[in-house]
Amino acid sequence: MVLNKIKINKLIWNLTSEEMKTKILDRASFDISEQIKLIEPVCEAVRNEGDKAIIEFTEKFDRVKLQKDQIAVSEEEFLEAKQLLDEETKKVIEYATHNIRRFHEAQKPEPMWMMEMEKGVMAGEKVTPISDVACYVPGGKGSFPSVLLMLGTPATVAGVEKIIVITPPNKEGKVDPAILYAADILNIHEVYKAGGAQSIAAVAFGTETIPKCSKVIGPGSSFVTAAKLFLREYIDSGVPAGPSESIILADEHADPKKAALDLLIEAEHGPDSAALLVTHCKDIADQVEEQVYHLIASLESDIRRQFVETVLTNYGGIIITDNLEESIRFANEYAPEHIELMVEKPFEILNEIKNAGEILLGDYSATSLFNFVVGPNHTLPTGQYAKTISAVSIHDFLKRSSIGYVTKSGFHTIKDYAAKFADIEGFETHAKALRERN
Ligand SMILES: NC(=O)c1ccc[n+]([C@@H]2O[C@H](COP(=O)([O-])OP(=O)(O)OC[C@H]3O[C@@H](n4cnc5c(N)ncnc54)[C@H](O)[C@@H]3O)[C@@H](O)[C@H]2O)c1
Ligand SMILES: N[C@H](CO)Cc1c[nH]c[nH+]1
Ligand SMILES: [Zn+2]
Repeated sequence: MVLNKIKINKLIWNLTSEEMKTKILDRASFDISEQIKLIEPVCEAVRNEGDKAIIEFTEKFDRVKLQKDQIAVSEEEFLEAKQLLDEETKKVIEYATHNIRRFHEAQKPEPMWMMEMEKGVMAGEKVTPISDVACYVPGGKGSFPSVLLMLGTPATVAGVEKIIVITPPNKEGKVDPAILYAADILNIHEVYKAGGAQSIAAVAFGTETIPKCSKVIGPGSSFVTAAKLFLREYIDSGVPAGPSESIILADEHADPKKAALDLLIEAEHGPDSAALLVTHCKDIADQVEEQVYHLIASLESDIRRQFVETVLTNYGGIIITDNLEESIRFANEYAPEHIELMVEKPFEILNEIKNAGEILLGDYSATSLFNFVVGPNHTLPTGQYAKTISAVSIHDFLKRSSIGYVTKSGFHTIKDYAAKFADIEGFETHAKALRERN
């Protein structure tokens, strides 16, 4: 085994320059104005030319020429996918779906509730699914059937009537059979071969083949993120889920090999990801660093090795703090997508972690388990959005309407309060509608 020549970032946080601190904290949530410039003409062309533009940009960016009647996945392609897939793959997809469904079913709210505010004055909420949603399944740097399970399952459990999938085709002009198998078991049969900005524009405006949708949800590259931002007036774009990122927060009890392994998980997604070991224990930092070099050298895939090396020398690496409290402060300021607590008593610090898409406790709760099969949703907010936004859930596919019912006697109990409020705000007719009603 030949050890690599790279030197991963290793920063004593209190001695780190402000410029470097900003780079680490901002990671790839950098200014995407360059990508906006690139995708603007793509979106405009899709708006004006529909399928013709989808075909043109799929050829340009995905290097495959589709005919118009190949944009939608056919029933034959679904059947072919089922035949191509081996039994073990099918079983794993089914196992994951089962757990993901159970988890999201547990999130189901009451369909309606009401309370009595005064005698004869009722107020409550009614929950209704969004009528139609497009799930974006990325496809540039890998295939993501798991993403479809994480989007399609909560959409199905929520009761969304029309669920479609958009995903870039592979070099053969096909959709990965595993994605089609996942779609099939979710009973989703509208899958379109379109990715990147062109697919977001397609569901924002509609084309001859791809239907216009009310919402698009799913993770993606900077082109996808830029298109969602650019088209925000036309389509709701859900949880901002960009390049994957994680923090492994360790104390002196962490196992360096496990910490190093888990540090590499999200680092292998792409060069714009971020993966950080955060520890106050210098000894652990040194041991994990050593392990990381060995693990990198042992990676079989050149492209994944390049991604990991780029990540750990760019937005990722090792952060050394003064103590556990500072590590926790750092994590909360960073607001990672995933955080693993590799400390002696993880449950004791759980409540101190305020900002994270997903919090995993102890040495065995590897992020990969939760990426695929445990049940919680892996499509999570990145780039500090975990400060205010949660993981994709069934709530992303539901909306609430307030409801109210007031009887005649209930009306007379509270009308004077409301009429006075209307006077305070100077709304004459608001007041009249109350005072002139008997
Ligand atoms: N946050 C999460 O929950 C989560 C989950 C899974 C994946 N991810 C992230 O999603 C991202 C997936 O990215 P990806 O690249 O694999 O797939 P992608 O499908 O998002 O992007 C690839 C598409 O971008 C378009 N494209 C490529 N080059 C282009 C160019 N020069 N100009 C315009 N468009 C271009 C192409 O159409 C291509 O199909 C990764 O960063 C991964 O880390 C995040
Ligand atoms: N790590 C991603 C979420 O951040 C999920 C994923 C899917 N496949 C591999 N990883
Ligand atoms: Zn992952």
